[in-house]
Amino acid sequence: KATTSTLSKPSSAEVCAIDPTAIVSDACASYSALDTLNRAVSPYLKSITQSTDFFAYYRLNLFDQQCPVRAWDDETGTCGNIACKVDTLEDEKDIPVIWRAEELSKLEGPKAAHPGRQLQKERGEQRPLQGDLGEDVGESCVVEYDDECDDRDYCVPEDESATAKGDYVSLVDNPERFTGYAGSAVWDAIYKENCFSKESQLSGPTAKAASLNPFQAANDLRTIIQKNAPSNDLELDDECLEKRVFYRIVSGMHASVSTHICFDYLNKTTGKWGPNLECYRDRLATHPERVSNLYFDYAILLRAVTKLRTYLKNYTFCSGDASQNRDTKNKILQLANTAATYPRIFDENTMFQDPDVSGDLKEDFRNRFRNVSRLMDCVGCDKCRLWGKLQTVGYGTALKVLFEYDELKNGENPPLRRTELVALVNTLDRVSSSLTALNKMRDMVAETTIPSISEPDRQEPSAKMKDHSEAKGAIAPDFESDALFDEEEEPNFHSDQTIGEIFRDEWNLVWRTYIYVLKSWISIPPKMFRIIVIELSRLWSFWLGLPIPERSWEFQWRPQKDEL
Ligand SMILES: Cc1cc2nc3c(=O)[nH]c(=O)nc-3n(C[C@H](O)[C@H](O)[C@H](O)COP(=O)(O)OP(=O)(O)OC[C@H]3O[C@@H](n4cnc5c(N)ncnc54)[C@H](O)[C@@H]3O)c2cc1C
Repeated sequence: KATTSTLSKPSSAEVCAIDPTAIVSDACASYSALDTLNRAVSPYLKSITQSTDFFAYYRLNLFDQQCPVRAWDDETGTCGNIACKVDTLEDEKDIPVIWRAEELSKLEGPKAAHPGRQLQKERGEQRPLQGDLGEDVGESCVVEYDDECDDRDYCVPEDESATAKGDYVSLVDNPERFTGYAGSAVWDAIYKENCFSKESQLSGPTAKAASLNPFQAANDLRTIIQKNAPSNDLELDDECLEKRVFYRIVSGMHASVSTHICFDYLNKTTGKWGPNLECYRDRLATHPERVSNLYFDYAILLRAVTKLRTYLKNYTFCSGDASQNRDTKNKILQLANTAATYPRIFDENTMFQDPDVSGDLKEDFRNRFRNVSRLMDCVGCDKCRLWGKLQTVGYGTALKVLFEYDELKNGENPPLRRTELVALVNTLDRVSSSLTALNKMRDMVAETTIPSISEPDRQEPSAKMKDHSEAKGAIAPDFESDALFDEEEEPNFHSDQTIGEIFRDEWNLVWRTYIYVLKSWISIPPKMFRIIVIELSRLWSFWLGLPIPERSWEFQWRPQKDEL
């Protein structure tokens, strides 16, 4: 059972019916329940994000924003850190141009600049972008009119000057996948934001706001956690308590990015895109807590979409295109209704409950999220920055909906901007497809578990997957591989054999049996070690509530008597 925090500890058994063996900590659903839900929800998500103009395009300021980290910014005025540049591989010259990191990280497909209010009026509601995204795009579904940020937002308010409104880009043409970009320094900076008790690294007014009273916020959260936590359940970290929730969201997002990289990876030798199981093993399979955080994010995002059901019923998606408006609305309502079939996968009502502290705490959360949004401008790869910025807004929107929205009210809730809604649904789609990809890679690894331990060719599962028994055989005490009696060599007492020949055959048999037994004894320690490792890893999965990999070794009593 993976229980680390009781921030969202269910208030009653009805709210969160917990399966003790497989519950996602801090959420109210088991891993398998979320997987089942995901199988039902993902076709709607795919259809919405791939085939409606409203959700397939996103507006953002991708190129004109500055990286705000002082240390990276001071020298050049732009992000000077190596991690903000597109990674150039050492052997980059040796690979075809199209596979190079800088090529892979570029945006693809048509772009359209945001027209100012005046221009929008002149061009009319039907064609505010004048066909820049392609003639068949419903532009009234894509253009965003209201882009102000208010106090309750977790987003970064856009620069209000007319030129800084950003571009519309196609999310379908720019899938999130391997680009060769090395972003570890940016991730590190993001995780540092998680430490609420340390001074913010950012410059400017946001940093000031974020660090106004950091210790107060830490104390506030500590109070809430301690109130809810059973005595031994939670290890309290005095320095940095807020990371309990903040960290899980960021780590889940990071895990989702890694999943897409590993699942849609470019093999530079063959030029083919496909799953990279080595990458999956190194970044995800060996870090169950990251996978758990991914499921946690899924629960948060799906709960936020479910909570918007009433709001979406009255939402206008495409003001100039009635049929697309209807179609988009139908699809999103089907999604929200399907998601709502599970009683409640995350209970936000157990968080920020104390009226004395919840204000400060929420403010701190918002500021942290705004800082993370700004750090996304340090990402030196266009596609990564696009998805990084979108997903930050997506999580920010989910938090806004979870903590600022009243499900039962409608008109009184703060309005959502188009970018927020698009970001929320696309972020949910990212995490949803991460869960699907994870399950697929897990299955592939299960088929190749044994070769993955003993052989370096983990990335080429297909041959091994064809013959499961072959994979198993590699760890089963492999009596076959030391085949004692080959067909030709089997003792064969022909009537015309001399006594000497029979004696020699018998002697050979005894000698080979002796060698065989000796070899078997020598191979026992490494075999036992591998079996213990596999069993411990299965136990670890069981303990965390993750799906338990199939046992990949077995006992075989060989050679059989009749084989002797
Ligand atoms: C916002 C953003 C978006 C990106 N998008 C893409 C993309 O679309 N395509 C692409 O190819 N590359 C992308 N990158 C780069 C990519 O995420 C990695 O940085 C890169 O592939 C190098 O990976 P790595 O294995 O060195 O470790 P990184 O993924 O860079 O991780 C750095 C360190 O963080 C820790 N860590 C890793 N995962 C987690 C986790 N889930 N939770 C907690 N800690 C963790 C580990 O200690 C690790 O060493 C993006 C980077 C950023 C910052």
